[in-house]
Amino acid sequence: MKNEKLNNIAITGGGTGGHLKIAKVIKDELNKRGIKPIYIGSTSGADMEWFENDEGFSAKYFLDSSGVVNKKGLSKITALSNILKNSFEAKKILKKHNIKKVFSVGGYSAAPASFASLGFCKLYIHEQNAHIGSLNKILKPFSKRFFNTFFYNDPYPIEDIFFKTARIRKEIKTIIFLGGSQGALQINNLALEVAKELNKKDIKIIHQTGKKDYKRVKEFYEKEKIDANVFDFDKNLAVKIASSDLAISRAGASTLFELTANKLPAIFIPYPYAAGDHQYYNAKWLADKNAAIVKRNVEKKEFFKILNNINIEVLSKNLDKIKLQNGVEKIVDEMLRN
Ligand SMILES: CC(=O)N[C@H]1[C@@H](OP(=O)(O)OP(=O)(O)OC[C@H]2O[C@@H](n3ccc(=O)[nH]c3=O)[C@H](O)[C@@H]2O)O[C@H](CO)[C@@H](O)[C@@H]1O
Repeated sequence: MKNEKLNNIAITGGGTGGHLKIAKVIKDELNKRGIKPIYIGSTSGADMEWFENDEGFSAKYFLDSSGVVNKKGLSKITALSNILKNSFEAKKILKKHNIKKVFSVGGYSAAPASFASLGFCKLYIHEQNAHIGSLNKILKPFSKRFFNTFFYNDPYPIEDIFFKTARIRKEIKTIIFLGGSQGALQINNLALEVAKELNKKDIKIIHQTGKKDYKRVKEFYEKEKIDANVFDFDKNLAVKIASSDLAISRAGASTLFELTANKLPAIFIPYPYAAGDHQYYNAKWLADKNAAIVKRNVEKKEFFKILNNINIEVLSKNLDKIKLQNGVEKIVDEMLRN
């Protein structure tokens, strides 16, 4: 790496795949430019799983931060004092590495380093969703730049592979079921309800189950002798997305923009308990452009009704009209410039 010494950027935040994916693509882009940022995340959630062994960061710190939003009374006070303690810790880390810029991808694991950046260095925030999270709401006025695609038409950081393998879909030969980084019981159940009939129609099934439900789903397909490509989580999901013609998916922002970049039409079934119902509003943004279908709940009968009437070519072409290219480069350019 050319500028190994240029380590004065910290990326912070995580918890779930949606946040971590942003941290990953921003880090990859910085690495391409010879910059090795540091990472400050949490011991909870999936931060360690994603980054503990990632050599693209010059140093990695996992603090014992936890969420505050759904807590009440004493546990809220404990959580707040924990943020305070971790913010002091994060401040020491920022000082040690002479950090000039903190890039936050949100989530509770971003809180300590984001607070520590205030009055110390510049803070950049990427809010993924069509509803501003509580931490981001507090920090937005203090940030140098607040990126959001839904409200400000900012670029969304998406890996190149989704663009490179994009194609207009015309015929449904393969359906992919996607539950977001953790899997979704509702989507798993729908897949199992419709699998036999899809099989009869010669439609191939790709199914991401999430860790918790993998065994049950896998056993179902085996018992029913349905040849489905079942997995809990796959780091090379892009290949599977590219080979599909329709997605049945949760509406987490990273998944939604990856499908858009790939021009893969989707029926979105948003996670109903997401803060501010943001998954619904994420999906509605596409549905309003006639580029996706969004449903609160879908049962077998309605599923096949949609399948019989859906025009995936129109949806795919409308996805093609949404210009998302070079989002990562644009965000990193802006962060490095200002
Ligand atoms: C339940 C919940 O609160 N979910 C939130 C979480 O979703 P979640 O963590 O599910 O995030 P997204 O759907 O945005 O992204 C999931 C990411 O994981 C990747 N992936 C997924 C499965 C797999 O097998 N392999 C793989 O690599 C996808 O390509 C994608 O990049 O963060 C998102 C971004 O803030 C929010 O919009 C979601 O509302």
